[in-house]
Amino acid sequence: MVLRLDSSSADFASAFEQFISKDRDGGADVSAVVREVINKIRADGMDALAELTQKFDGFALCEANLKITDAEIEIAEKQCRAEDLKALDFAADRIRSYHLKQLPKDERYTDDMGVTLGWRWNAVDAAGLYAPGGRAAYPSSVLMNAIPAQVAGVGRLALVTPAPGGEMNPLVLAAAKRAGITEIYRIGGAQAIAALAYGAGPIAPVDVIVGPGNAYVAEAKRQVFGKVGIDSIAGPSEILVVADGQNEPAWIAADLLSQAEHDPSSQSILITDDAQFADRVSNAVDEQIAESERKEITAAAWHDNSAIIVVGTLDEAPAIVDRIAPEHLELAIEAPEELLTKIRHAGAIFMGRYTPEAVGDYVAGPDHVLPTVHSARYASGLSVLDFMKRTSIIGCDADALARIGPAAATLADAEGLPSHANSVRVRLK
Ligand SMILES: NC(=O)c1ccc[n+]([C@@H]2O[C@H](COP(=O)([O-])OP(=O)(O)OC[C@H]3O[C@@H](n4cnc5c(N)ncnc54)[C@H](O)[C@@H]3O)[C@@H](O)[C@H]2O)c1
Ligand SMILES: N[C@H](CO)Cc1c[nH]c[nH+]1
Ligand SMILES: [Zn+2]
Repeated sequence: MVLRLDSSSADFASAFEQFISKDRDGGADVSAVVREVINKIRADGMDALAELTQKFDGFALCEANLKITDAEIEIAEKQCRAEDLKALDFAADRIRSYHLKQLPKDERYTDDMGVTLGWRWNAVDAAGLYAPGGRAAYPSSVLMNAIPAQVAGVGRLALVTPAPGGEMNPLVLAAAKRAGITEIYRIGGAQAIAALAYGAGPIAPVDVIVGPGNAYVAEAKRQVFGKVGIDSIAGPSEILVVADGQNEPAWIAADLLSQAEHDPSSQSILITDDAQFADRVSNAVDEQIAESERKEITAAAWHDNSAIIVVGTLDEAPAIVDRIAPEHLELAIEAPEELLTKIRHAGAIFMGRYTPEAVGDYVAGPDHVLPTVHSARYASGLSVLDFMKRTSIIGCDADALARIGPAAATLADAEGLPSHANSVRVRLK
């Protein structure tokens, strides 16, 4: 049975808080496991990478097979179906067009004191890209990671993706080739994140690490932050669907399961104002789980981490949505624009009955690497800006310094920092 909450019940507020603050990792001490993995990589580099890859991905890794060769990429591309490659190209074009619009502009102006001011945007030198590969392979995530990096102008792109049993998914390699990535390593999990952050064997450290992954990958990014930049905590997938009773229950059930099927730690939530519709969706979900090829994963995510919330009217939805700040939000209602204006926190919002979240995963254009576990309250989806940083530019001539310098010297005196004051005053006439 999935958890059912009714906003009219007396204990709704506490039951809701308990639900949203529940740990979705099934009791595993993810943080401690990840800390140990990172320490191992820092201490033993390539040897630790080989040991952990044997343990978690089940094959013998060594320096000779760590990096994918050009020949492997050529062979992989030939193994892909033509229709898959065509869909990949279609997706890549749309993702590129969208991200090109995000490129920021430099600024330079002279203010009324004669000081030249502005800023300049630069790409980072090297980015590490994580494409998940444990329970499924994600060619789409290769595109979603690499295209904004390319648009930003990053010089070096290093892709890591796990290869269970040593086998690389051919479409992942085809996607990497299309995205212009030449450095690809068959490693995954926290050990891959640590190798990108600190270096290991032939892998040189990068400046930023981006990309989605399971709880171990997300926690590893959190722990290496500071040594490198990261995009956001993009962990196990989530969906929240706000739906009225006019929807087809089987459609909404499929939407809920589209994210549940990623990971047992995934989360799907339905908010509806129609209790009978909630029953119909619940039954449809059970039927679809029974037929799913990923039954174990979807059943665990649905029964352990998900919920149906029945509200009196959909006017109650925005406050609930904002508290959850879901990775994905579907507004499956007749007039979604109106509800949209009342909602502030979500990674991506899908408007109306004909915009299933899955189009955003592949071909809509916006990035599918999105913040999870309430972090959409302060973070955004991956964008070109995650690969760039802004440098301020300040220029004075003698006259401009004469106008703004005295106040700087005064403040330096007030802070008890005489060399600061002196470096200004020696230049004043
Ligand atoms: N938020 C987003 O933007 C977004 C986008 C796409 C995918 N995802 C998520 O990415 C994830 C993909 O997960 P996945 O597992 O298929 O692949 P993954 O590549 O994220 O994780 C596989 C790796 O996890 C490590 N691992 C597994 N069990 C472990 C354990 N007990 N201890 C230590 N390490 C362990 C292993 O090193 C393995 O290589 C899903 O949770 C999916 O929902 C999120
Ligand atoms: N829904 C995932 C983000 O949470 C992205 C994805 C890739 N492939 C399928 N789905
Ligand atoms: Zn998905």
